[in-house]
Amino acid sequence: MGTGSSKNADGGSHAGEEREDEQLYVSLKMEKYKLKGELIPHVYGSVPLVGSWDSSKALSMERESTSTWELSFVVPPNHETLDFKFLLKPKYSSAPAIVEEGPNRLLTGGHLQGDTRLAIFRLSADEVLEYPVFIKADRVSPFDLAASWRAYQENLQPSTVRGIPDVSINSVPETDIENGSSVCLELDLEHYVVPAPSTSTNSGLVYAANMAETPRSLTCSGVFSISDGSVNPSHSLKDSGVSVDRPAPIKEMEIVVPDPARVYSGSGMVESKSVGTFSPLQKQDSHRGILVDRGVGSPRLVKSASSTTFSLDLKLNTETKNPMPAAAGAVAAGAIADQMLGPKEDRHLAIVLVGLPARGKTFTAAKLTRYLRWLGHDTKHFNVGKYRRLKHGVNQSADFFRGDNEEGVEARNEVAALAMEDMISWMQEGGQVGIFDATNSTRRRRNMLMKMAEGKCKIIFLETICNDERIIERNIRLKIQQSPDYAEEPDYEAGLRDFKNRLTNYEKVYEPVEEGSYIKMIDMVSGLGGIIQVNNISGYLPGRIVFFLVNTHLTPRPILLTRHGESLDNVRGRIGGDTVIRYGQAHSRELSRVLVQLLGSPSTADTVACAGRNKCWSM
Ligand SMILES: Nc1ncnc2c1ncn2[C@@H]1O[C@H](COP(=O)(O)OP(=O)(O)O)[C@@H](O)[C@H]1O
Ligand SMILES: O=P(O)(O)OC[C@H]1O[C@@](CO)(OP(=O)(O)O)[C@@H](O)[C@@H]1O
Repeated sequence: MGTGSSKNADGGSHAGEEREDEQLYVSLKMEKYKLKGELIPHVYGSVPLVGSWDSSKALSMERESTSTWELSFVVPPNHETLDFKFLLKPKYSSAPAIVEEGPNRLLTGGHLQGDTRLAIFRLSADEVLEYPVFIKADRVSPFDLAASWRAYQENLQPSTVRGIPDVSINSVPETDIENGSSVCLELDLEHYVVPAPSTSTNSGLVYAANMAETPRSLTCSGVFSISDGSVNPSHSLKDSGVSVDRPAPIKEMEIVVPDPARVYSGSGMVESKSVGTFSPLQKQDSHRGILVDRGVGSPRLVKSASSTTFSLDLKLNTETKNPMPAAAGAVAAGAIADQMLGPKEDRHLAIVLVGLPARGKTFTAAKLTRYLRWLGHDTKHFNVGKYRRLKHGVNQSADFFRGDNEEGVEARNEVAALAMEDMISWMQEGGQVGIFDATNSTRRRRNMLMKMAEGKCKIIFLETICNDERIIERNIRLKIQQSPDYAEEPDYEAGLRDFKNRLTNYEKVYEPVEEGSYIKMIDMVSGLGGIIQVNNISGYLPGRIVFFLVNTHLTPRPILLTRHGESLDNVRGRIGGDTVIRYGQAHSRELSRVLVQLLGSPSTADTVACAGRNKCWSM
């Protein structure tokens, strides 16, 4: 070990480039020094920083390990000359210091002159002490210096970085940390532009119905005979007009998705205590509370202690201790559904959509199909519109959909029966969940489907209801753009008129679902709440489907991912690790504030800021 200087200090910095803002970081070490009485190694020298050759102002070295002492300081790289020497100085007494033998050590413009690797101290005529010394000089940026300064602060150790008043630039003052404001963060974030969401989750080009099953039975449509405005497929649906109500519902529960602005903390509510696990309350028969956490901002489901009403609390839980990612949340939801809704059923399941046109049926069907497939269930989406288009062409006018147009009704029932037939055949070949996508807007149609399903699969009706005129208008316009029904209509306004007439025709005969097992999604699309009603639903898969629908987002919205606030490891220039994020608290609060400012409301974006062992949920 001896005197040396780093490559950078030798002028080789950054391939010869010298940046004006760089500083020279000088690090001095003395090795093998065991305390000699009260003598402590010091350094003094020619510039005020190191005492201007006044030994009383010499800088003390710090003990780095048992026998290694260390001192570092910063000088401008173009500093003309820095002469310095090591000295041993009594800690308490005013006894004279012992200065090292030999010429001054010289640092000129960042270059170390000479090659003296030993510091020699003559205590008396016959007592001489020799210690290896190591001298290193590096060019560093102000940023690195600031980081180094903070690292020392975080370690709660006295700083050995001397004479660099500017290193505290960028550091967050204590008071700011506590108050949760950070100037630097604010500057960074407030220039961030949130990408505008596309107007459609279907992205405008791909119409989800086109991705539905390709009709396989259209070639054998002759097996169907149509009479009396009802359909008599080969299964003979003589009673298709007769109500085939299932046994009286076992119980009815309502899942209310409130406006997040409204906080549900009313009396009688039983809140689950843990996240992603069963609440202790679930063990009590009459007080089963459930809670699913899919990550930041996920709804919490709580059950009233006294009634059969489930309330979905969309308020954000910032005190979440064990947040769970979405996939884990889905699995937990399934497990919860298992517990809540009984044993797994080994049955084929038909989810039959119900709703007026432009209510999000196809959208929901496609989304649910994807979800169930992702869970590993063999699922297919059957869109009756696709069958109708194949059999009767794409140019059917609104008249075709009139409730008093017998031919039209028959034709529509026929293709609906074809699709149902295909779905059942597929189930008999092993398919698990069929999603049957049509308006199915009359009780008579639904009876026909229930008859066809008897003994073959269980039917759950999934009705989408929307009362928001603005959303309906937006959906209608999307339909005109996306549906193949209007692809050949050059006049957009004419298409719009026709679709509105079609809608009116459906409205005249529409009968909301009141029979069988059903799930109703009411006004779920606005992103500001809504209601889910669930009737006579039991079993593993239906439970999962309910949870999916409760948690699903129907409106386009940005998802912003952010890195965590500054951790101690970050300050040291390390990636990874699991250190505290002292500045992360301020970061998360500031992030939350700025995002609310940028996005308008916390409900329009979920933000996760997490770091190491301290997780910060920002919104
Ligand atoms: N629950 C819902 N209520 C209202 N609109 C919805 C819902 N879910 C999705 N939407 C929106 O409705 C638009 C049209 O949906 P689509 O599925 O084609 O309607 P439908 O099949 O009922 O005719 C979709 O692009 C979607 O943005
Ligand atoms: O036979 P119904 O139940 O009316 O449902 C199918 C019909 O619904 C419509 C209503 O417009 O659905 P889609 O929007 O999926 O195309 C028609 O295309 C389709 O023929």
